[in-house]
Amino acid sequence: MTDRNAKSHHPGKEAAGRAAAELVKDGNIVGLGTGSTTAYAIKALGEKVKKGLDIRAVVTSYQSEMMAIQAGIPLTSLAENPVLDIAIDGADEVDANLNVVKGGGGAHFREKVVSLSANKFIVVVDDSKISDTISMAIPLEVLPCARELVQHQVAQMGGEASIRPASRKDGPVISDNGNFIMDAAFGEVPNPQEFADKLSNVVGIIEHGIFTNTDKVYIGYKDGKIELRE
Ligand SMILES: O=C(CO)[C@H](O)[C@H](O)COP(=O)(O)O
Repeated sequence: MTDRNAKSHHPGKEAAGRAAAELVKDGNIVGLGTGSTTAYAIKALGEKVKKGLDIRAVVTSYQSEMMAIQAGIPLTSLAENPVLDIAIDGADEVDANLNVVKGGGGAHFREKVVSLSANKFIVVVDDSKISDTISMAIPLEVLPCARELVQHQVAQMGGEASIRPASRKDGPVISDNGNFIMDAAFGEVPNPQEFADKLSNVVGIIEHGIFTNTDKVYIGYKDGKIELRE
């Protein structure tokens, strides 16, 4: 898992974020994901808006809302614009078939809503996120009163779900939607689509972090080079 408090400049993340921003065209409605890599895309889009690019954005979290406002990107909502031209977002793990795991920042519920509302879903990562097979613990947004039931059902699936502890407060991480974030360790997940369907059937999970709808992935390397997978 990334050090989410790291503030230092990351050339790979910047290269990936900026490459994705280049895909955005005049007039587009854009979904803005959450996290440190997407932040570079938001910054790049803000620079383009200042030079005359006409876009509006739908955010996925308080973090991306604050960043978009600071960058001068006009905001809209899915209520006003239910179909987005493009969504750009980071990820915590990317497998060989472009299935991704998201939710390291606990924003995967709204991120999934936004990505599925977009005609194109573009993922931006640095090379540390690449693996052959998904194996990290899967982030879950869970209704607080269902936490024990979710733990029980995850155990029946062969996994172990734990409440994500907050780092600067006592108790659990609470999502922007007021729910608990849990992480469920299952080991390797060789068939992400099948597994995603099973997790969607667990009562009490509002949304899990497996995304199987990625169109392109920009991978940024420390030397600033990028690789495109699609
Ligand atoms: O899914 C996410 C938030 O819920 C993030 O996009 C993911 O955690 C990647 O973050 P970063 O770009 O900071 O590594």
